[in-house]
Amino acid sequence: MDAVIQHPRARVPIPAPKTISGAPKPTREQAEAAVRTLIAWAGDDPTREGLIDTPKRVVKAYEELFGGYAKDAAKDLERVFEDVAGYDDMVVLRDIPYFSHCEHHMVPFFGKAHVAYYPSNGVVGLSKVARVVDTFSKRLQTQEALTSQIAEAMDDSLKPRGVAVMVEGEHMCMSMRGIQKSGVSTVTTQFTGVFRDDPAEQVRFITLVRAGQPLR
Ligand SMILES: Nc1nc2c(ncn2[C@@H]2O[C@H](COP(=O)(O)OP(=O)(O)OP(=O)(O)O)[C@@H](O)[C@H]2O)c(=O)[nH]1
Ligand SMILES: [Zn+2]
Repeated sequence: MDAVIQHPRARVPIPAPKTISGAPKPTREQAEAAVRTLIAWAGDDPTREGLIDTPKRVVKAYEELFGGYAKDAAKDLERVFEDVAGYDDMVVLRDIPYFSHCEHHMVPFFGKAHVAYYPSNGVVGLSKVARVVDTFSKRLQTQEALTSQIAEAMDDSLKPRGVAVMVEGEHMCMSMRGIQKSGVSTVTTQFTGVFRDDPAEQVRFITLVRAGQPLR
């Protein structure tokens, strides 16, 4: 039987939080203890004054940085505006900033996402596309998975004629450590529908994404 937390004012028991695998989520105290262990592993003293509140802060920061696990992209895309005066051409949101963490080293990678779709049953609120980018980027990720998850969520919810996603990112695991090459930009793309079928649509998308930007 699943563990439940009975909030004193709740009418129904609140199910205990779970991780993505279905395993029980560690308690806040366990998470803070893990941070103390990592501080000691780094070589410092987790009991010294400057670090005493750090585990609390880190755990709180994790709630924000990894807030995407508590979100559902399908919910972000639920509301569709059908009355768009016959608009059926490409909608492009370019330069959506994102911050994510690589699943290999748990250090940041960040950059811009560009998302386009061809509406078929109406359009979605523009901010919702940026919310979808946030939902998936605030998880442990690879840039490839981030790119395809954004495309899949748009495709599943909106059933558009096609989706194009381009993600550009710099990975701190390559800049700060390891190979130590900073300024490397990784570009990933995922196309569905008309974008996948017609290379001219891919060119149009890339042209619109690059419009107004200096050639590099
Ligand atoms: N494909 C892909 N690779 C990534 C991403 N983020 C980090 N990596 C890479 O994941 C790889 C992990 O390689 P490993 O050999 O297992 O780990 P490592 O010894 O820390 O590797 P180095 O970074 O080369 O020191 C590295 O090459 C990283 O550059 C990503 O989003 N996509
Ligand atoms: Zn990494």
